[in-house]
Amino acid sequence: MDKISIGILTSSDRAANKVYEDVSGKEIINFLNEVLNNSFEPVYHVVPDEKEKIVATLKSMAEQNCGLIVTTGGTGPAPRDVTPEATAELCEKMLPGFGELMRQVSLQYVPTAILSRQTAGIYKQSLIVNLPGKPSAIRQCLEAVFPAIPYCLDLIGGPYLECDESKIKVFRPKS
Ligand SMILES: Nc1ncnc2c1ncn2[C@@H]1O[C@H](COP(=O)(O)OP(=O)(O)OP(=O)(O)O)[C@@H](O)[C@H]1O
Ligand SMILES: Nc1nc2c(c(=O)[nH]1)N[C@H]1C(S)=C(S)[C@@H](COP(=O)(O)O)O[C@H]1N2
Repeated sequence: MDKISIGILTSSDRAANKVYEDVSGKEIINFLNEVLNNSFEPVYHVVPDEKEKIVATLKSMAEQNCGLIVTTGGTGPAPRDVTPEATAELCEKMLPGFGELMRQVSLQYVPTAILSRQTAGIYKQSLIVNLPGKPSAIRQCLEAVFPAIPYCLDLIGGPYLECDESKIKVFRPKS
């Protein structure tokens, strides 16, 4: 199986300024390592909460053939939270179902889940999925939406993802 590239983008002023270590971005990589059967190359960046920087980094990840790009942080209501805006600015199509499901699942853990404006969208042949910044949110959100991600990538001409069946039950309606 060919090695694929996956983008991991942390949008956080404090992680970018090294006020704290970026645990959430690393947690995304750990999750992907656990569930994917494909071997993959993480294209990993930490940027401050600035829309232009986020858009430019997402675009560059897509140009490096990252069929899947997962972001963390900057989805809330605070003035500098702009990751969903950056995602929407770049994407040609939005997939609001991702945000709807992740918020629904997250509500089982925290009532403040409704404060996240996390979404997902398609830019060329890349699927971009936003997660909240909290390290504990990463697994909770990715476990919920991951079963639908491989088929989404099939539909946009992205890489063929295969998962460890004991961890993620991938659903491909046409197979
Ligand atoms: N990338 C991260 N790595 C580790 N901890 C994080 C990260 N992002 C958020 N956190 C934790 O979650 C808490 C809430 O995150 P908050 O919503 O304030 O972050 P943010 O808006 O995504 O990032 P920032 O405020 O630094 O720009 C933080 O106080 C921190 O403890
Ligand atoms: N699963 C999960 N979702 C969550 C949270 C969480 O702790 N776990 N935190 C919420 C809170 S408190 C906020 S403010 C929003 C936005 O977080 P962000 O700005 O770090 O992306 O995500 C929400 N969604």
